[in-house]
Amino acid sequence: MKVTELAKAKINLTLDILGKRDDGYHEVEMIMQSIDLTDQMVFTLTDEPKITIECDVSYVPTDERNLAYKAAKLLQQKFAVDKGVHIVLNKKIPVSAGLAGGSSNAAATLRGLNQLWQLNVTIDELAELGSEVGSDVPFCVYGGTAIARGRGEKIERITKAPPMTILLAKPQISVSTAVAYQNFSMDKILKKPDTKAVISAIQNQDPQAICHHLGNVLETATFAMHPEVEKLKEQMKSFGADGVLMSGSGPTVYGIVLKEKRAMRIFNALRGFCNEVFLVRTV
Ligand SMILES: C[C@](O)(CO)[C@H](O)COP(=O)(O)OP(=O)(O)OC[C@H]1O[C@@H](n2ccc(N)nc2=O)[C@H](O)[C@@H]1O
Ligand SMILES: Nc1ncnc2c1ncn2[C@@H]1O[C@H](COP(=O)(O)OP(=O)(O)OP(=O)(O)O)[C@@H](O)[C@H]1O
Repeated sequence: MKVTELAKAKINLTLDILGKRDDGYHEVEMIMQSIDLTDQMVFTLTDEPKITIECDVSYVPTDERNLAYKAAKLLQQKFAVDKGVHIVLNKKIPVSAGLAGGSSNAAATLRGLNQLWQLNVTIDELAELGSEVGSDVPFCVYGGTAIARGRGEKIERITKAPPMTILLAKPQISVSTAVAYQNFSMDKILKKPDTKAVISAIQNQDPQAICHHLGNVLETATFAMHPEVEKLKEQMKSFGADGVLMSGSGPTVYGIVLKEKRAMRIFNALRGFCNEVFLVRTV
């Protein structure tokens, strides 16, 4: 028996940090949005209770360090499952990019194994379990448009954002999420995102207003470590993207482009100096 799931990447329309918590994490408020950049995952049932992963990208770990493995192990233990799974992971989402690639693989594993192992767990329960794997996993279980609070695991689903064309550019560097949060400092915030204004813009299905109010307080921390990310943001703006922001802890920078025709031109301009460029849409 086989089950196939698509794991969608996310971008942060806003990322605000409200304070540091006693558990070492940061209290956040973020508007998250799924995009149609997806990894494909095929889950095959095995009689042996082993979890095995094969992946077409050599530098993604296929052992217990893989977030999909962690999610599978968690379900197997929690529900005393005596079967196993072989997971084939076809990666399209760039790794360590700020696009929640690993988290969305973990979320797709929870959804896929719920079917494969016939667990009948609700989507809310899957999201709650996902928070044990990582802060971005609960959002990825649901997908769509949502506000994430707490350390990112408390999800409030909201009206879907209007369809938007988005360019993603990932420089050839990786950013550790933990290091970006460590380097964040409240008094270095340049511009707080206006979360409420973005929520209203989503409710009003107004892409222009969404572009106007985007904001991510982790930009300062990542830009200080990697000035090329800030430069990329400036370039994307100068090429004519309507709203430009770093996603998550970076280094991917995205640009919302309101006129479809202009998107292709900016895509080609970015390809001139950045080899990981994607043209995607909100889902
Ligand atoms: C940057 C974002 O991707 C934005 O969506 C998320 O906040 C990060 O989510 P994630 O990658 O699932 O993060 P986790 O795997 O839970 O945490 C990685 C590390 O980031 C830091 N971390 C993460 C989330 C949070 N609210 N505060 C933190 O300080 C912690 O040092 C943690 O050890
Ligand atoms: N299934 C997976 N896919 C990609 N990377 C994974 C996976 N499982 C574990 N990893 C490891 O996780 C680390 C972060 O990769 P990932 O692509 O999830 O980062 P990210 O997009 O920045 O995540 P986030 O936006 O949630 O912070 C990498 O070091 C990678 O080796």
